[in-house]
Amino acid sequence: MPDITDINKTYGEHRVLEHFSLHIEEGRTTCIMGRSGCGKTTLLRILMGLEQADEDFGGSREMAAMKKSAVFQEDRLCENLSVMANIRLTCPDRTKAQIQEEMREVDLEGCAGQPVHELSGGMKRRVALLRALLAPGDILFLDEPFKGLDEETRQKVIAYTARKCQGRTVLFVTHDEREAGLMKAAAVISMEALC
Ligand SMILES: Nc1ncnc2c1ncn2[C@@H]1O[C@H](COP(=O)(O)OP(=O)(O)OP(=O)(O)O)[C@@H](O)[C@H]1O
Repeated sequence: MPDITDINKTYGEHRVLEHFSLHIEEGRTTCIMGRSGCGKTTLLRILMGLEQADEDFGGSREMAAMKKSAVFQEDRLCENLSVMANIRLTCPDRTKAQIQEEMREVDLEGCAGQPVHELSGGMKRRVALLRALLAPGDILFLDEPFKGLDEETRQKVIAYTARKCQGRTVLFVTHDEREAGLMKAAAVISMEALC
């Protein structure tokens, strides 16, 4: 895993990241915490290649070459496709039976054929999470993945996610310190707001 060094990012006059560096633990979960607006999502978007930093940064080429999967703060599902079709988009090599098995783990059994637009917000969240967790990849980005789940479901889904993340390289953004513990994060990085 490359060390990420010296990321700068400004939006107009607003400086969000200044000489930001990050060590990502290979095969482990690295948790990123910080106040709302301090730049966590911006950092993830830059590392995913969805946003450009102000200039080239250390590790950018290696990062660009990696296969990535992600859960964004928004679900970003194909609303008219079924749950199964959405998940299979990222893991076509898995059988439907295998995917059904994973769906059961997060209480989504019975809705494989349902179009996503018919699901509740919490169900959509779990579909987005499964889609990312089942996708093969070198690095997994999780941006507040458990947002909007009721407490009982959240506990179950966090435990499942922690199991699926074992041995994988994961960057995980949360506002909740307990989630970092439950996800067995190897490191917790506190981002400071620049203004
Ligand atoms: N496309 C954009 N154009 C202008 N400003 C932006 C843009 N994207 C983000 N920002 C600003 O950059 C700052 C960091 O935003 P970012 O979404 O990275 O914060 P965050 O730490 O992820 O916040 P939260 O915890 O609320 O999700 C904010 O002040 C935000 O308004």
